[in-house]
Amino acid sequence: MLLNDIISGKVVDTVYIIAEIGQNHQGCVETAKKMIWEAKKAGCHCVKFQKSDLPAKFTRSALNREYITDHAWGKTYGEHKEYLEFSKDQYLQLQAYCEELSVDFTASAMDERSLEFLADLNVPFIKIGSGDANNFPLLKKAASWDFPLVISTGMQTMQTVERIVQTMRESGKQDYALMHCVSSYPTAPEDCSLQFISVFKRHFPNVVIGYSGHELGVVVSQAAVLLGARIVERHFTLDKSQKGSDHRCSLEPHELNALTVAIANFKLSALSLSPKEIFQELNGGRELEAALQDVEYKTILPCELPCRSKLGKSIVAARSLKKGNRLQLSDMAIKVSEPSGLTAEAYLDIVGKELADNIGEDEPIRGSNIIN
Ligand SMILES: CC(=O)N[C@H](C=O)[C@@H](O)[C@H](O)[C@H](O)COP(=O)(O)O
Ligand SMILES: C=C(OP(=O)(O)O)C(=O)O
Repeated sequence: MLLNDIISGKVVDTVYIIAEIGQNHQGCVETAKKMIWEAKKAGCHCVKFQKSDLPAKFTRSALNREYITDHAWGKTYGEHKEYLEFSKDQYLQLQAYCEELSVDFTASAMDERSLEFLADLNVPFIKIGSGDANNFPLLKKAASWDFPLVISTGMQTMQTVERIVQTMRESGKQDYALMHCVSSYPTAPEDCSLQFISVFKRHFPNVVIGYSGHELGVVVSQAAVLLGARIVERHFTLDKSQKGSDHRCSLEPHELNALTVAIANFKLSALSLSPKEIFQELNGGRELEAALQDVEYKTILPCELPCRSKLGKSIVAARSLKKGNRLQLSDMAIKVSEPSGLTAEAYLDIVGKELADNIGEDEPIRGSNIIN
């Protein structure tokens, strides 16, 4: 498979292109099939979905919260997500269809149960989305298996990205890639911070770097490739004006085709171009200038805060916990919580700490609940 050859460094002059169908299928398998066909026709190597086991990914209160937006498919966030989730039988149908068309088929694993689900389907690789890039128990479990991993890094600091790399190293995992990503929909050119691709390449010379983009149009993704991205993922839609949070920043078939053709025409090597050379190669413009501007230390950007507060993971109680208990790993789960609790990556840091309060099952564990 091309992705394996790219991740292993055997192929350096080709880009693996993922059409992120995500939840743009509107909950309809026939639409998903049409999208798969269009993505293949547009020149993509892979179509990707998003797999969640709702009670494993979200707390009850996160699922029960009202979801009031034109993009909602249900009254609560749980009903909305349920509407967009495919069953195992539907996944098998889509997988078989991809096999017929010779296009890779996979999904992001948005919780441990979904990771098991995808492993069972024997997908060619597993994507860990930005919402789980600081979910170290999930990353460790994913790294313990043979599937290649593609890990996004939106809503994370450089310190967290370093910890991801360290986790992979400690797990002996070599077949993985890191995706530069900014989790804002759509991402404004000045927030695209493309030079983090070069920063990642310098800091992690043994890791293949990709780009998961949420900006409008295709030129910024082309620049990402010239900077050295060898995996490109873009949301895909049949029609940007449809209902759903992601359609607007997705590419329609003609745009996706324009992107795959442009990338195929680049003469790529292991070497990347400088921002100045890329600006010239792609005929400049304000958008490129903004996307290619210098970057500093990677932090969580202000534009990512809405996504982080909606889909970032917190530490929650895996069962009902009593005041005075000392926290053990088995007391904790990592979920999207409403309200939020301590950030997922503090998971190991609070083992052994004493609880100042009783905490009900599925409720967030906050800093104030812990005696230091
Ligand atoms: C961080 C993350 O998971 N982001 C995903 C990938 O980019 C998105 O597709 C979200 O699932 C989507 O934007 C959620 O929209 P809503 O909340 O309307 O279902
Ligand atoms: C959230 C996802 O991707 P990203 O973080 O790359 O946008 C995903 O693939 O489900």
